[in-house]
Amino acid sequence: MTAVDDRPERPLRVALLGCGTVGAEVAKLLTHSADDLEQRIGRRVELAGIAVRRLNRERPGIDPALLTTDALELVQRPDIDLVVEVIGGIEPARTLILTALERGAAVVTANKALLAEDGATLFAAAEAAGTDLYFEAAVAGAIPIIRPLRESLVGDEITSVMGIVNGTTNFILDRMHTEGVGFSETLTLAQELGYAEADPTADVEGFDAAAKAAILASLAFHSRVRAEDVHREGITEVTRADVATAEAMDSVIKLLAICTLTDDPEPRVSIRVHPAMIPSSHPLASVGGAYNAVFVESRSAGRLMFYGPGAGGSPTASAVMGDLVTVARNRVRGAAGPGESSYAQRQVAPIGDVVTRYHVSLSVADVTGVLASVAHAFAEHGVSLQIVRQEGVGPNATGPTGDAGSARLVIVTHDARDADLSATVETLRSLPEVHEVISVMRVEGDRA
Ligand SMILES: NC(=O)c1ccc[n+]([C@@H]2O[C@H](COP(=O)([O-])OP(=O)(O)OC[C@H]3O[C@@H](n4cnc5c(N)ncnc54)[C@H](O)[C@@H]3O)[C@@H](O)[C@H]2O)c1
Ligand SMILES: N[C@@H](CCO)C(=O)O
Ligand code: NA
Repeated sequence: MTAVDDRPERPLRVALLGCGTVGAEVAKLLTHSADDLEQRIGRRVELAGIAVRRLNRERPGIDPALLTTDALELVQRPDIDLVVEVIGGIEPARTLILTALERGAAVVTANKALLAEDGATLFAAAEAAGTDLYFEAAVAGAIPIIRPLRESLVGDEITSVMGIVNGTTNFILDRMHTEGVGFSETLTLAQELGYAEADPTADVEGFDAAAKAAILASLAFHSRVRAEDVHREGITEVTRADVATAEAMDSVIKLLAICTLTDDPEPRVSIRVHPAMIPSSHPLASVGGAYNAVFVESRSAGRLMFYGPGAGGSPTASAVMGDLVTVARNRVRGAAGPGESSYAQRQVAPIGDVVTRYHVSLSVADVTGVLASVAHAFAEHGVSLQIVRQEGVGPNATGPTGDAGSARLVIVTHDARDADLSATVETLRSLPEVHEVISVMRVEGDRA
């Protein structure tokens, strides 16, 4: 065990857990910027150890003497003041962070999956030890969004937070629109560029965005929201045909995270992640590549927009370093930053209560009266129609029933409850004239 050096001016010692895409950048910045960091913090910060899974990997610019495969032993070292966790996942990250917090070290993490699953335990441990838990990198990469919600806007009343919070899926959808390329080759490229999670299912199935949405909603609404509270749909079922349909409507498809308060006397948190069509003229439509953008709406400030690189080693390391400097400054002053604020304890509303517009695309029999049957199905559930368009009558396109040519009907609804739209879709599926419900997609953003 290392002897404790408790001279008042000794450097603050940092343990880095994980040396992958983000960790390697953090190690580089800590080493290269040591002199500037010392000026900004008022104390030298020293990288004292790096926990890795394998010792024998090539790590240019990193002193091999710092490496260890025993992360637990590293966080237990009494000379470690600050811990940066960039391993990801639930375990061993949770145990390592808790161990560090319990012995009073400050922790900086980029781990949204863990925060959205068990943030309450981590915040309680930080609070009990009177130390810091910072996590700017966990949501929207380099974009400052945690600190604005946690500090700058904490005197205001936030009513909604919505935006693009996953770089990988935005990169994929953007390339599907602009270059017409397929899903899997673009995902491979996103992995090579360091945007994707270790298991990219987390990105493409919307788990990553759901975890971020839970963190944003918790901060915005002073309530404990977990990933499992988020209605989640990913982008794996978005097809080239959906992209083409969106373009025909002068729209694009984006994976959105939407956190709002309901209008009830006791407002509830409504929180969802799903692909949606938004008009090309909407500011979110021009968010390209792995960029993210988050809109925050609050009573006094009005509308704010946060935009920037949402993924990748270097941008994410920028957010980690910002937190590291902050917790180091706090430590020098003998202070700690804000903890969890969940006093409002708002309930989470079910997805069925969400009100928005829908784009529904159907393959129907090309026969007289089909339009009336379809319109009746919508009316029966109280869903009113804004646009109905018939596309591509195919005399040779025989539907699954085999008895008629198919036509494609494209419908856009007015505002409707999600539960009513789902019931409508069930009815549509049962109609003999409807060969197939090709796609159902929410339409967002035309009120921005
Ligand atoms: N890459 C990004 O763009 C990005 C952006 C924001 C947040 N994050 C988050 O940052 C964290 C790290 O992401 P990443 O992209 O650097 O992942 P990564 O897979 O590139 O790096 C993680 C590293 O941790 C190592 N590791 C795993 N288990 C370990 C253990 N027990 N002890 C020591 N090392 C261990 C792995 O070998 C790997 O090198 C994740 O929580 C991720 O969600 C990533
Ligand atoms: N995999 C994540 C990393 C940033 O959190 C993304 O693509 O947005
Ligand atoms: Na951020």
